[in-house]
Parts: sequence; structure tokens; C-alpha cells
Amino acid sequence: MSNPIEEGKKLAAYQAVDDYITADHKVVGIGSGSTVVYVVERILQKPELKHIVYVPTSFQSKLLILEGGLTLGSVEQYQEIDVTIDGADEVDEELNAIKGGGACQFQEKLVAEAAKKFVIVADFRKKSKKLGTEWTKGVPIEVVPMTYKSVMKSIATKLSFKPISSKLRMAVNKAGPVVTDNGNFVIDTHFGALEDPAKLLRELKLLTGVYEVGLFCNMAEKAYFGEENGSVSILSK
Ligand SMILES: O=C(CO)[C@H](O)[C@H](O)COP(=O)(O)O
Repeated sequence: MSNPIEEGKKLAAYQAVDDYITADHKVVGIGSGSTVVYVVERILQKPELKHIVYVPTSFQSKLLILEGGLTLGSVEQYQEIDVTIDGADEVDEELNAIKGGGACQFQEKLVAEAAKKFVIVADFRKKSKKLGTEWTKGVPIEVVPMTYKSVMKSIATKLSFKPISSKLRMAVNKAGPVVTDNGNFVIDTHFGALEDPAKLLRELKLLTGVYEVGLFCNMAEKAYFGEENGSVSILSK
């Protein structure tokens, strides 16, 4: 593989699977996005991981599980997950993350919260000193459709954080907004460098109409980054 970004995703994903998923596990959460494709690829290379039940975080990861011939589960069936491995859009030095580039933030958070261990896999571009400096498309805010205008107004007027830009995420190849797996819309709001992402998360979740926010604070215990030079760097608590 000659593309350092793809190689980085694969290196991180393979090492996380090797380090975290073991034959004595019963239930494993599968994140969403292009890096997670390599997580499932690695799992499928290991026959000793075939008996595990896999819980998806999106339509995409449900397909990865089913097409790989793995056993599909849900958080209704399994409230305790051994480990969840997921990608991220940006990860700071405290292991806080922005997620939701694929609009899957709600189910991703549900499955991450249900897990005893939450691990992030990403390529070198996702490493950051402060959230909001590398991923400048904004914090994904999933909202109930009828509230997107009122939430945008609340974001502009009710927070102690001042938004730089706020956009309703529009679909590609469709005239209209992105609709999440839960039937909601996504507003991407850029706040600049975030000194206190957990405070922003708390404030956003109080706004009427906000369903979930793509800020994952104090959740991950480790992040694997596939580097440009072919190594993997690890950030842990
Ligand atoms: O949060 C996500 C989807 O909602 C993804 O995990 C995140 O966007 C990273 O994706 P990729 O691995 O393709 O870079």
C-alpha cells in the first residue's frame, strides 16, 4: 500500500485488534468509518475471534459485520460490551475526541458507553493538541429535524462558547440534508480551539432538540495512531 494515510489507518486498526480483542471476549463493539474497515478485516483474519458477538454503531458497521459472516448483536441484547474500537476525526492529548464525520455519533456513543474499554484508531492526521484545531469542519451536533433552526439560534445565543460557523450538513448526491441512522439532521459548528470540550458538551446537551453531540470526553482509554513513517504511536491515560 503506497498511500500513507490508508497505511496509517490499517496499522492502527490491526494493532488495536491484536492488543485488545481476545478469544475470551464475548461481545465487542464495532465503530464506524473508513479506519474501522481495517478493524473488521483484522478480526476476520483471526478464526479465534469468530465466536464473538459484534455490536455495530451504524448501518455501515452492521454491513461490515454481516458481510464478514460475523454474529450481529445489539445494545438491547448486551448491555455490557468487552471492548469497543472506533475511529475519530480528532483526538487531543487528554484522549477527548471529536467524532461524527460519518454522522454516526449517537450510536457510536451508546456502544462506547456500554463498553468496559473504549479504544480509538486513527491515522496521523487526527492527532491534536486541542480539539477544534485539526478538525475544523466543526463539532457534529445531531438534532431532531424540526428543531434545526431553533438549535442553530440557541448555539449562537445561549452558549458560553462563541461559534465561528454553523452549518446544516448537506447530503452528497441528494438535494437536502444528511439524515442520520436515527432519522435526524446534523449541524456542524466550529468553535475554534476548545479549552474545555466537556463544558461545551454539557452546554450543548441542554439545548432543546439536541439528540447527541460528537464530543467524546473522558471515554477512551487508549488511542492508536498509524504514523507516516510506518510506526504506530499510542496515547493512553
Ligand atoms: O465518527 C465517525 C463516524 O461518525 C468516524 O469514526 C470518524 O469520522 C472517522 O472516520 P474515518 O476512520 O473514516 O477517518
